[in-house]
This record gives sequence, structure tokens and C-alpha cells, in this order.
Amino acid sequence: QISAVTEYCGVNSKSSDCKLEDSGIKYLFYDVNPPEGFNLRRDVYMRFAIMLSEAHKRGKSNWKLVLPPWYNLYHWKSDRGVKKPWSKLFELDALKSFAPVVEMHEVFNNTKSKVVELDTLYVLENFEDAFENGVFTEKWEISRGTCEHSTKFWGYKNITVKEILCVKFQGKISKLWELISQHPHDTKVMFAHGEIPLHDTYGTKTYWDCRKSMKFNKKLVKIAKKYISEHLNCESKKCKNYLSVHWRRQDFARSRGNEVPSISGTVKQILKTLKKLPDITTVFIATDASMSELNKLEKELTDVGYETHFFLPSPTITDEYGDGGIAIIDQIVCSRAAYFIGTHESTFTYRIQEEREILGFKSDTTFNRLCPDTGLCEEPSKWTIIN
Ligand SMILES: C[C@@H]1O[C@H](OP(=O)(O)OP(=O)(O)OC[C@H]2O[C@@H](n3cnc4c(=O)[nH]c(N)nc43)[C@H](O)[C@@H]2O)[C@@H](O)[C@H](O)[C@@H]1O
Repeated sequence: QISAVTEYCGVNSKSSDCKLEDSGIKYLFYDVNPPEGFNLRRDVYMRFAIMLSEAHKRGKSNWKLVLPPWYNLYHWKSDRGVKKPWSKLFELDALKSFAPVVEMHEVFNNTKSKVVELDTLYVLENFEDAFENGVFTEKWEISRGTCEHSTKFWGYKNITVKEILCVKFQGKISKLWELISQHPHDTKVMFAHGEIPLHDTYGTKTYWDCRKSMKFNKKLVKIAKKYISEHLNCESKKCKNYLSVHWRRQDFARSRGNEVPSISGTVKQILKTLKKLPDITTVFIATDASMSELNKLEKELTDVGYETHFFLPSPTITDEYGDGGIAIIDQIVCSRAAYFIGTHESTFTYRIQEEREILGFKSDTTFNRLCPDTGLCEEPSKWTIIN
């Protein structure tokens, strides 16, 4: 009986008659340390998506990964209190083509009572000393005592939890299956601090297959294309006529003074690059800078004859897609430029570089960074694509 229902309500089933209680499906929920931003969260998603996709290949086909809604991100001011599903920002079908994922609201729809009761919430923590006796070993340990965690669950009142376990963890993400197997009857487990486990396969073909499946919502791509066509005069995915810069400011400018340049220092470096690119007279700036900083930068560039653009969303776009959507539009415009300069150690920049690798740009047009005004400037790492 159970197996018949399981088959009918299989992992790829779209039937609305499939109810979680009798379907045999198991759900893996995860969350990320609250202050972490959008683009680190995208990387954490990939770790879990690869974990589930690989497990599927090895027969664990009843597990689904629940996509945590985008909710109250520290840097996103425009959509406080709003739970944004992944489909607002990404193409869900593309994500599903790589890994068995479901949106949170789908889980509620599949639950008769509309209450989700997690069997176990594992709150992951780092070991105090990752290199005990000088070596890094993969390990986990259930800690006695308490650990810091939230049971706010993205603002949902109808998520409860039966058992909370604090776990010191270090190692690759697939090691989480060892924890899960301790409670074989669990059907809903959650990991808090999903950023702690490491990638199983960083930079491999599997990594890039997963990365390629993170296609942006088509409507956001359309908005970016229209902007590129109207303001930057290019109709292609690989434009030849503009340079793009990801100019990370805010907390980077405040607390990483040794790593990021001043405004004039930024202009100097952009101009130095443009000298090497005589056919380019247009610059696109993606940034989280204040309007006054941006106006200063723009003025210095236009004063010496460069057309300078940045994306200013209409209120309709902001209402519909929020800061996340605007970040994606900026990333698309940067990724299609003839030449890109990013900000050192910004995950926002890393995701643009990956997008450019997928589009097939030469790596010397992609892995470039803004240097501090003085002192050393380490070369950026080149994470090139494996097809
Ligand atoms: C220091 C660390 O930096 C990490 O940031 P980092 O890797 O740059 O990358 P993100 O986490 O994506 O950046 C944080 C947020 O800043 C906004 N932002 C940054 N640059 C741009 C831009 O060019 N255009 C637009 N539209 N928005 C931008 C955007 O809302 C993004 O979600 C943080 O995630 C960590 O929490 C921590 O603060």
C-alpha cells in the first residue's frame, strides 16, 4: 500500500492529491546564519542541492530539498517582512532539472494540517579549533548543553519542532547524512547554519552543472536585456562595447579600508583599464554605494569623456522583485560586459565571474579586481568553468 502511494506521489510528482503524510517523501530544510548576504546564500544552496542530487543518484530518491524563502535579509531594506519564494528570482524548473527542490509553500500545500512539524532541528556550530593537533579532520559531535538558534522559521507560525540537537561539525556536506541516519524514521529534518558544511565538489563539473541550473527568473533577464539594449547599445549576450565594475561599498568601505579603494582611487583604476581598451567609451557601475558616492564617481568619469551608467529601478520593479531582483539585474548587466572589474572577496563579484565563465568570456576579461589605494594587491583567484 505504502509503496503504491510512494510511487504515485514520487519525487517528481506534480499531483495536488499527493499529501505529505502518506507519500513517503522526506524533506530537508536548511537555513543560513542571519547576517549572511544573498550571494553566499546562493553558494550554500548549491552545497545542499549537490548533496541531494548526488544522493538521488545513489537511490535516496525520496528526499526533497526545501528552498528557504528569502526573508528579512540584512542588506535588503525594500522588502522587510515579505517572504519571497525562489521563483521570484530564479527559474524553478531549471533548479528542479538539477536537484529535487520544492518551495516552502509547496510543502505547506502538501500537508493536510498546514502545520509542518520538524522531527529534528540540527543546529550546526563550528569546533573551537578547526585544526586540532595541526590537522583538519572531518568530524561531528553532538554537544551537550545549549546552542544559539532561532525558532522563528522565516516568520512562519505554523512550523514546529520535536527535537533540537546542537552539533559541532566540520567537513563536507555529504557527512550530514551520517547525522540524518541516526534518526532513520525522521521525515522532516532541518539544518540551521547551513553555511558551516563545505562543498563536496567545489569547482568540479558537478559544481558547474548545478551553477548553470541557477538560471535567473526570465522576467529579470528581460528587464536587464532591455536596459542593455536601450542604455548600453548592445543586443548580444557578450557585448563588445562597455566595461562593467562591481563597486562594493557600504560595510566593505567601512570595515575593509585596506582592501577597497577610495572614490578617486576607483576612478584612477577604471581609467587605467580603459586606456588598454581603446574601443570602449562606456562604463556600467553596479554598486551598493550611496547616491552621493555614486554621483562623485560618475562625475569624475564623465569629466574625462566616458559615458557612465548605473541601473535605477522603477518603483514597480522594486515592488515586484525587491533588492534581490535589482541585485540580479546588476549582475546580469555586469556579466555581459566586454570587460569586468570586481571587488576583492565579494561573493556578489564571484557570482558575476561565474556567470561570465558560463557565457564563455576569456578569463582575463573577468578575473580583475579593484585594488586598495596603497599597499599590496593580491591577484584574484581564477575559478574557471569545467564543462
Ligand atoms: C562582509 C560580508 O559581505 C558580504 O557581501 P558580498 O559578499 O559582497 O555579497 P552579497 O552578500 O550579495 O552583498 C550583500 C548585498 O548588498 C547589495 N549589493 C552589493 N553590491 C551590489 C550591487 O552592485 N548592486 C546591487 N543592486 N546591490 C548590491 C545586495 O543587496 C546584496 O544582496 C555579505 O554577504 C556578508 O554578510 C558580509 O557583510
